[in-house]
Amino acid sequence: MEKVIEVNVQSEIGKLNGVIIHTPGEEVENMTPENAERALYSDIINLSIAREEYKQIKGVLSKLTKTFEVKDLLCNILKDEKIKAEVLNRIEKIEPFIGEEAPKGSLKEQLMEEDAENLSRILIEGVEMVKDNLTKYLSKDWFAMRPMHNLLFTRDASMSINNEVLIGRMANAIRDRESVIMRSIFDFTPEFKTSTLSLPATPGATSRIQTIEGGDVLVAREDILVIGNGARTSTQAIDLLMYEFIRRKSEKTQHIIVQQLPHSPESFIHLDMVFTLLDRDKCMVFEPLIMNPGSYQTVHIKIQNGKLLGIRSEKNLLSALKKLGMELEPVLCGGSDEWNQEREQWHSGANFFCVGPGQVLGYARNNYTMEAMNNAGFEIIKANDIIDGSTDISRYQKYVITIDGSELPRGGGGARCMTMPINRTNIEW
Ligand SMILES: NC(=O)NCCC[C@H](N)C(=O)O
Repeated sequence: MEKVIEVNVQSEIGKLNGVIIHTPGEEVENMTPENAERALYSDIINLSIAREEYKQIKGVLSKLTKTFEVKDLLCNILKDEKIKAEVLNRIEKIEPFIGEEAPKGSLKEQLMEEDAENLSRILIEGVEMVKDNLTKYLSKDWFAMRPMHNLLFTRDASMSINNEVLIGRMANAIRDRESVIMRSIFDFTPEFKTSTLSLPATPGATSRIQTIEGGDVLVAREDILVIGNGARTSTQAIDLLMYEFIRRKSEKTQHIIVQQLPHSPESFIHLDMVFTLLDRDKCMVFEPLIMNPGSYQTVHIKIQNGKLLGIRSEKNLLSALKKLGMELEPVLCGGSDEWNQEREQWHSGANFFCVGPGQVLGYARNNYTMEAMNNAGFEIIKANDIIDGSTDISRYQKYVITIDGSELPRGGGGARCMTMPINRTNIEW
């Protein structure tokens, strides 16, 4: 990397100037039917097909913006021996077993011997268990260090909010190493100008109470965060963020709009599975929940000058945003038929990622959603047509670039989940 890039994300829709991605590797196949659920996958996926599909995402993003692969970023920082030791110390805090005694030295000592290239691969793909003591011999586990099966969903373990990076506190231990690695990348990559923010852990609180993941955090505007509260992000973590804003005593008002989410089925894990922003005046919604939240509340929290100015319930997410001057026309995931809405939401139909205002990426398979997008004025363009040059994307203003998604959605996410933007041009509202 040559040029310094400043983390700056003040919206979900500003022109994208830099994004962190991860091309799926062996780690997505390193699972058995028995542990696929523990890996947070709804099925074992076929890597060679997933890779072909992912090529479309990477191919398109590489044409439109600067892309950074987690593995390269990690390898870069691990070249420094002191940083390597610090990263392994951080990992040991969450995976203490790497420091345990073993006949050929602890796993941590062995990892320390690896060069940066190998170590970055190993940390991602996992380390097979050597059966060198009785406990391991009798253990049913294949891996001493579990693979990071979900690393391709770079959205969740860290999140750019204005000029900072909030580090995810994951709801499932299987994803903890991802946040340690993302924090280390942002702390130690000299070319990334930012600071990382980790929510303070309340003494005595069990670690899985105060959790927050990037799929639940949307930067709607510089002063508005929209946060999902459900299976992955808890009210307690949102409170910690609120206290952080209070402590800062900023004169600028900070709004947090919280949308409660159902805890099941698993396709509702994050807010971005039911609500994403598409343009200055358009958003994608899973209608049954976003328009008619019923018992799932929408709550507006307002902070200014170090004070909580208000905390109150709103009719729904769109009316809360409208009151703050963001009037959004909803485009319906799955169209207007309830059956199609459910089917397409399940396959990440609402999960769009903006490369610019009115310019988004999403899965091709969700036909009714695509029809609704087209009716809302978005041109539907195949990723491969952009990659092979047969379509010149600069001729279009408003579009959806469609990615083939037969295997990738089985990992549990879509285009927004697989992208972690670090710089967007600010929007003139
Ligand atoms: N932002 C997202 O919705 N991310 C999808 C994460 C899927 C992953 N298998 C998980 O369950 O954490």
